[in-house]
Amino acid sequence: MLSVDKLSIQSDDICLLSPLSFSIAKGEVLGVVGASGSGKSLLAQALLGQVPNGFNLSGQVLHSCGDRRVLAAQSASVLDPLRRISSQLSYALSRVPKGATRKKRFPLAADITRCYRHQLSGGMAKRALLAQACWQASEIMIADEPCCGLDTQAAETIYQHLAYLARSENVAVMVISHNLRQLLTVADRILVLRDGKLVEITTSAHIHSGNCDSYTQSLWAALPEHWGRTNANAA
Ligand SMILES: Nc1ncnc2c1ncn2[C@@H]1O[C@H](COP(=O)(O)OP(=O)(O)OP(=O)(O)O)[C@@H](O)[C@H]1O
Repeated sequence: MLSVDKLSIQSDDICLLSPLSFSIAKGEVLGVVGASGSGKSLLAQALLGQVPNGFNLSGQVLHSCGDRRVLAAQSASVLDPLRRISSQLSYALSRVPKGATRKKRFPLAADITRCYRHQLSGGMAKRALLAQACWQASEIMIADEPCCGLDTQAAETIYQHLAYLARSENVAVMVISHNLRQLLTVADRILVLRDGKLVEITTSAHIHSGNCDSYTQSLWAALPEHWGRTNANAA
């Protein structure tokens, strides 16, 4: 569905993303993990053809779905401050053939839809952005930190939505997150970035068995639920 060949991004003489190649199949969820500033959002922008002006992009992003690539944005700043969420989402929905079914499948609470952007909490904005993207996604969906700032239950629902899009609707899904544990609940494979470089593309089984790059292991060990164990081991 989507194939990336030796994609790299430079700004002036700084290499922000070193050449990397991978693909995402229909029905697959690819997780992307890496520390802050490792290039995850730039990668998403490149896949959507939205790299900021002034950046040099080389390599190829191949896909066959025109503008049917959808981004669940990281920031609520993409929402129109002058229109209620319901009005913005109705417009998004009107452009989707299976709109009514999608809306039922990925419902959004009325306490969110009746708000303007400035009235939303961070978590409410995230849910609005994700719902909009789920309603629209037909072939490729990219979710940039969809669960950042959400409580565990809301995050779980969002990951269930993403899994449904892939498994039942055959959408190719890429999910970016800092949280490796959450990614492992849904991703078929995990792409690990470090300082703009591809570390590896691995799987949940390899990470759980420790059969992965030492950097990936360090991301796993850094999860809050492992903090106690690390300290206990050190003691
Ligand atoms: N518009 C921009 N202009 C200049 N540099 C940028 C721009 N956007 C990103 N960068 C740089 O590119 C690098 C990667 O940024 P990117 O936003 O992709 O990181 P990230 O992994 O998504 O981080 P985070 O997890 O904090 O969102 C960083 O060094 C960042 O400073």
